Amino acid sequence: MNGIAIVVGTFHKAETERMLATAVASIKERGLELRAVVKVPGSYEKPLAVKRLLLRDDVAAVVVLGIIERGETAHGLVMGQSVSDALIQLQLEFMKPIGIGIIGPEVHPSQIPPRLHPHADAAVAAVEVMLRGAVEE
Ligand SMILES: Nc1c(NC[C@H](O)[C@H](O)[C@H](O)CO)[nH]c(=O)[nH]c1=O
Ligand SMILES: CC(=O)[C@@H](O)COP(=O)(O)O
Repeated sequence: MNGIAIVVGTFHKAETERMLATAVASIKERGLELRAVVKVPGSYEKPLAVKRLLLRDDVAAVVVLGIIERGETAHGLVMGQSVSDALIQLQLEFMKPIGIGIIGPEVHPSQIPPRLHPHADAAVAAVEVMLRGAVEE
């Protein structure tokens, strides 16, 4: 089974749409099947959206995309840590891979453009490897 779902934040919409385009293309190039694209307001909404998808029998893995900017407070750091922790726990709970393509936290605007394509593609590449079982070579 190789059905992939994508969860993408619409915070930084223009940039995350570019990440989404990269991930969709990468899924197709790898011969995986795109089952769903779910758009959420921001990173704090991603764990619940991911869990809903992991409950589906036709979804083998989820790719999560987004950006956590550098603010004036530690808000972004808390968000990055808590969302990452929740996503890791969901992988272990469901035994299904989650490719985490979240840029940041603490990312400066100038650091975003060069990371859009690599982070989105790496998240898809990771779930492809993990779906194969990450076997030793
Ligand atoms: N500031 C960022 C957010 N903020 C939005 C929150 O994730 C959330 O939608 C809000 O608190 C309502 O629950 N989201 C990001 O993904 N990136 C940010 O930099
Ligand atoms: C994620 C952030 O850092 C940002 O949106 C919040 O900004 P601030 O820390 O200035 O409240």
